[in-house]
Formats: sequence, structure tokens, C-alpha cells
Amino acid sequence: MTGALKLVHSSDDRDTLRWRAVEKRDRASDGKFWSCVRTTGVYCLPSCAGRPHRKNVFFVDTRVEAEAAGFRPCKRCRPDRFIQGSLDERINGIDWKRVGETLDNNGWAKLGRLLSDEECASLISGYKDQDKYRSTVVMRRHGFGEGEYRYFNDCAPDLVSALRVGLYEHLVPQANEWMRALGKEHSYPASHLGYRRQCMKAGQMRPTPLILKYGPGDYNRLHQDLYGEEVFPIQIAILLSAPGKDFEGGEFVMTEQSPRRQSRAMVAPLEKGDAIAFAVNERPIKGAKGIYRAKMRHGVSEVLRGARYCLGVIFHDAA
Ligand SMILES: O=C(O)CCC(=O)C(=O)O
Ligand SMILES: [Fe+2]
Repeated sequence: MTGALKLVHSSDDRDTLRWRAVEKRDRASDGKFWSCVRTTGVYCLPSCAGRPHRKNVFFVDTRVEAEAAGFRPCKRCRPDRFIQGSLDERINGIDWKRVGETLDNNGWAKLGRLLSDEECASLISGYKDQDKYRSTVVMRRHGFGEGEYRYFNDCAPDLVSALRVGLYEHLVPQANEWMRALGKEHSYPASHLGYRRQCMKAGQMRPTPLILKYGPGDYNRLHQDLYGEEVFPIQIAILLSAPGKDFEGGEFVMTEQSPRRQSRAMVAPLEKGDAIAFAVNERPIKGAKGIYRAKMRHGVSEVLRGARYCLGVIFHDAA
């Protein structure tokens, strides 16, 4: 009997163990829980070098809880940069409620860090491997800017397919909501496989995930990634290079054009491995007199130094 009882830890016991891990700066505990420090308003990894007082600290199981309670990521241990688990686990761990609200308010939302340094490196090194791609686009030739990009063929790396399939499922409710708000009949199936069938019916069968590569002086003019009638209204980009280290300049920029207004410009600060979700074309905005349509465009400012790579995940296929 006593043996069985011993297995049941009270939350006090659990917190004692957690505090011990914090005291030891135990790396093995990173990602298992997060410490919120009331006095500073930040949350940390157990291995953080900071030395808070026990009385000022409480623990939460997820980052989403820490952020929801109003805590900011610690600048020292960068709990927001910590990644673990399978890609699906990372995708499921995103605070999709916040992403949805931010997409509604701004037309774009950061998803946080999604890819590890190793994953970024493998996508970058795969760029030279022509067999993986169905085509290479030299941007100058089309007046798109300077730089080039390659569309993956149907045998894209597992990582890219998993991103497309996994992210799609979380964006569908928002996409369907936007269609309703815009008064469009269009709707999107729950799975990306189902959606690819819908694209196929519209004659859009060529995969659109791509890698873009920019060197010094390169840039990407403001544009929309439309490839036919069938459009999924939200897309994702993931920065694969480190700003300030691998390259300088090259900011991800967006503009929003609302009826009878000047364009609004927005810059998304991204770090290596970070993902951003943004409106492909139109999105609904709730105004005082009802819902109106805003048009978004995105692009990249000039890269001043180094090399910048980005993975683009567009959900509709191309004609
Ligand atoms: O390089 C970038 O950050 C922009 C990429 C882009 O245009 C896209 O992913 O559609
Ligand atoms: Fe694009």
C-alpha cells in the first residue's frame, strides 16, 4: 500500500523537484517545465543562469501558459528559441488561438521558432541539389527582383511535406472563417490531401513550396503568390539564415491596402528558424460599418551583406 502511495506526488513535491532542477541549472529539464519570475515578469528555462529567489518563482507546464499569464521570454536563456520534439509536436505546441487573433488583427502572425539550426542547414545545403526541384526562377528575368528561387518537385524533403500538411490543418478554420467574412462560397477541406484534390480539379497540380536565395544587392518586390483560381488565403515563410550573422538587411516586409486608404507597411522581425503566417491576398477587416477587404502583399528588402535563404510554404498548388 505505502509503495503505491509513494508514486502520488503532491504538487508541492513536484515543485520541490522542479526548484532543485533550477538550482542545478539542469539542462535535461529544459522543455519539461518553465519558471515564471514574478519580480521581473519573465519566464525561463530551468537551465537559465539567472538566480531568482524561490519565493518569486512559480512553474508552468507550457510556454503558452507563461505567455498567457503575461510573462515575457527571458533575454538570457531565450526560452522562446528552445525547440524540442517532433515537427508535429512543435506545430501542435504553437499557440494557435493567439496566431488566429493576430492574423485577424494584423494580417500576419509570427509562429515562433519552428526549425532547428540543423534543419535550416539541411534545407540550405539541399538548395544546390537540382534533382529536388521542378524549376529555378531567376527573379530579374521576370521583373520579380534580384535573386533566385527553386520550387520543390513532388519528392520534396519529408520536412517540407510535413510542414505543409501539419500547418495546413491548423490554418483551415481561419481560412474558412475569412471566406465566410468575405462573403465567398469557397471552403477548404480539413486535410491538405483533400485540398490538393481540390487544387487538382482547378487544374493546379504542381507543388509550390520553394526555397529562395538572396545574395548582396538582392531583394524581392512586393507580390502575391497566386497561381490560379484556387487560392488558400494564408501562407507561411520560414527564415533559414541568421540575420546579423549570415546576412544583413533583407527584412521581410508586407503592405496592406485598404479601400480609400494609403498603404500600410509592416516589417516582421524574424530570427533563424522562425516562421511567419500571412495573408496571401485578401483578408477581412472589421470596420465600424461592417467588414471590408484589405489586400496584402509581401516582399524582402535589399540584402546588404551575406546570404539569406527562406523556405516558402504555399498551400495551393500551381497551374
Ligand atoms: O524570402 C522571403 O522571406 C519571402 C519569401 C516569399 O516571397 C514567399 O515565401 O512567398
Ligand atoms: Fe512570396
